[in-house]
Amino acid sequence: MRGGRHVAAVSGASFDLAAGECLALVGESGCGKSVLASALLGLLPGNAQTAGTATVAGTELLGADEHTLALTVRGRLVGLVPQSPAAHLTPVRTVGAQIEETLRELTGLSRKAARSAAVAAAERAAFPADHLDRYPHELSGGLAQRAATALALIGDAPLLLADEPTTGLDRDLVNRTADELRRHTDDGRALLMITHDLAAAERIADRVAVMYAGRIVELTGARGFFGESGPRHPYARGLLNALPERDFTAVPGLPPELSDLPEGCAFAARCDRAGERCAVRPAFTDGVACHHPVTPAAARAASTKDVHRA
Ligand SMILES: Nc1ncnc2c1ncn2[C@@H]1O[C@H](COP(=O)(O)OP(=O)(O)OP(=O)(O)O)[C@@H](O)[C@H]1O
Ligand code: NI
Repeated sequence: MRGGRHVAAVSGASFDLAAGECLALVGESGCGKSVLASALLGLLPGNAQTAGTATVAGTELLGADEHTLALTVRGRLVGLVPQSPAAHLTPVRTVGAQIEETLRELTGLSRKAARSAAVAAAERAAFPADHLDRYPHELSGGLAQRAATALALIGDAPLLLADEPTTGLDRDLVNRTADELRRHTDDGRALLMITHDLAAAERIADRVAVMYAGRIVELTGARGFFGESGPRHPYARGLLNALPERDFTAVPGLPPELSDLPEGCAFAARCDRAGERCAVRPAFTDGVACHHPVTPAAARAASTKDVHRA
């Protein structure tokens, strides 16, 4: 940034995704989820610096040249449902034309075959066939979302990144879209779903990664995360408790500035379990980055207490 300032948008993210698996990436606005997705597709701004490694099916993505990214990565190895679909669709071409072009490019269909295949491709994302001749600005937010999802599903990429794929959709469409994305993992493809919608994550995810201030602070099985014992990181527990159907109490305070991160645990200032040790940044071990994670037994006890209180 100007003045030599650095924004540590993503500073510690290590995970793997198995064939056929769905991982949900959750965390507060601004914690680095979309930057992580952009990094995997080589879509970061020119002044961004990346380090580390990220491979999909043997291809290194970080630092791959533009030629590789364009011809083998984007849409083919890694698909993307972008966070702001209206901004990613080409404004001067109809949705149908964009779907047909994508079909021709990624599946090699002829122009004529692509025309009829476009209806089926749209249908996969519940995009109405009679809207295919519309331009992006003629679509509602939810329709643009569905158009972007239809485009992202076409390549059947081994890894699909879906960045907030259910924003602006009503609950039944959320479920339908989430289920269609989940079907992408049939035949051994993987899905990384970035979402604020924990109900959608619970519906389709096998594992959940929780991000805070640019770091993954917990990575755990979805059943445990949403189940009786719940997550172990205090922030992850706070995220869940903020849900209306749970405590409906937000985590107090705000996340730190990513250009001015504290040396120790970035969550300490907001954490009711914080102590002296938290002045040192906790390493990510055993699925959690915290000096005093909630133990499963204590978590279960707390959850029965909550039931009694309710
Ligand atoms: N081009 C950029 N230049 C400077 N800072 C950026 C840039 N893009 C993102 N950031 C910063 O990186 C951080 C992470 O942004 P990111 O978009 O990944 O958040 P997010 O977790 O996806 O949030 P949301 O849930 O709101 O989409 C933010 O603090 C943001 O301000
Ligand atoms: Ni985002």
